[in-house]
Amino acid sequence: MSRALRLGTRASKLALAQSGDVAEALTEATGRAVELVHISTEGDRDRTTPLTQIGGTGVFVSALRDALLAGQIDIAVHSYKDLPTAPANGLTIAAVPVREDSRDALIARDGLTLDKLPPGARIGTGAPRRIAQILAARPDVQCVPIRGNVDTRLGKVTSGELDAVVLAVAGLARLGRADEITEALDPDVLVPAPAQGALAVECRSDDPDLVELLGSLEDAGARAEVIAERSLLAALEAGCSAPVAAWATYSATEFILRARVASLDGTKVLTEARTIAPHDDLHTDAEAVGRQLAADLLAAGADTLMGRTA
Ligand SMILES: NCc1[nH]cc(CCC(=O)O)c1CC(=O)O
Repeated sequence: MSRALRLGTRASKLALAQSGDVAEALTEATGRAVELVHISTEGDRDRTTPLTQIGGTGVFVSALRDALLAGQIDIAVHSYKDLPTAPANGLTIAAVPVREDSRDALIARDGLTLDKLPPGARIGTGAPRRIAQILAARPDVQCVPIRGNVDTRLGKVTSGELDAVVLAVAGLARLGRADEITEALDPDVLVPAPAQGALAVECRSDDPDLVELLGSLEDAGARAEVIAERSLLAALEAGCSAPVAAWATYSATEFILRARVASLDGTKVLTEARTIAPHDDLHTDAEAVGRQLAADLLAAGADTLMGRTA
């Protein structure tokens, strides 16, 4: 009998839910026992400072990666959209499991939708990508910065402090709270964040047996979508500081990548798309189409849309 694999996780409800899902799927696929090990991160300890001021989403990631490299844990499960685009030395993303819904969700009072919210409505979100696109669709509403876990955020709608909040459908679904969504936002209106809804299952690169074992959770289509979206993000990070949205869809006949760059106030919006025919070298093609679409956006003036993360 081999020992249990140690899967490191943040202690937040969402992290526990997705780590638990992966642990269960892994045991089902391989017969190996998996134990969850709680790791605390800077983003969990400091719950009041806006994320954009404490190093962005990377704060949730580095503690798990340090624990992997130190050999304290064998596996880490990340929300893929929280990973920096630069690869981590010594670590491998051994699997991208089947992707959850990648859309953003509106959770509004009285069952309201984005179109039906009254002028001046207060919508909780601090993400520049969401702010820019909400203001592009509804220049007459107000976006209010918000932090805290999903319960805290939803609670601000229930209490009447806010008219609505925006959260990823995926997170709510993983928490079993998708029934509180009043509108799953059309991805043409609110183009999702690169890799939203996808998980990254990571381990040390010098553990080839584990890399192979984790490969049993891989979904090739989800991997291709994430490669394309993040290749675009990486190419744009060099050229522009505006909010970036990207959404790829893989099917047997068509691979489409759409992307949007907008000014934070939503007055300037650039949207581009490319379609390719999927074939054997899908992951290489996905990489390339991401870079090409980034070049399209830059040629259309993406670098002049300056974002500010106030
Ligand atoms: N920004 C934080 C974050 N990172 C991952 C998710 C859940 C959605 C996902 O797994 O992509 C969330 C919450 C949200 O955006 O609503």
